[in-house]
Amino acid sequence: MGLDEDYIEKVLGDQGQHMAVNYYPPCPEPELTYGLPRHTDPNTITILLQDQQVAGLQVLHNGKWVAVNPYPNAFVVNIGDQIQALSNGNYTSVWHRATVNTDRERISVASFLCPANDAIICPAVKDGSPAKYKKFSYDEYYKTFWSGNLDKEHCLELFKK
Ligand SMILES: O=C(O)CCC(=O)C(=O)O
Ligand SMILES: [Fe+2]
Repeated sequence: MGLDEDYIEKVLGDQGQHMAVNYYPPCPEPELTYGLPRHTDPNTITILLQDQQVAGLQVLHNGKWVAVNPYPNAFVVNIGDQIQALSNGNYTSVWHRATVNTDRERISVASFLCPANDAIICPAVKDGSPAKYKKFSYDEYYKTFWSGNLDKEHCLELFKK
């Protein structure tokens, strides 16, 4: 992104790390529901440990849902909304969802790296190109994110200039 090495660290402030352990029980009619409906992650970066035996994560790529199958000894790293905002849309926060299975349970462990609540996020544009998003605090973003319809609209759309 052409920024100073410590730019992002300074902007994010005193970062937090939240963890979620997702348990998806077997579902008799998996085609009728999702373990997690489609969403983007509101934070900066998510490090995801997938169940090594059971697949379920899918990402939206070029308009199609693509399975991200478990890979031995590897984490999945997702770019979240704050990196999309900071990079002025150059890095995109991917739509993703989790499916369920008829006869197998699945577990995933997500570690969400988050800016400080009072961090002020705005696009870091160096070359004079126009910023696509407004300036906002992470606290404001997070509240907006959870007050909306997670699976309908990309929350960053609400912060467009
Ligand atoms: O279970 C998964 O593979 C995805 C979990 C996820 O997207 C999340 O916790 O935000
Ligand atoms: Fe997620």
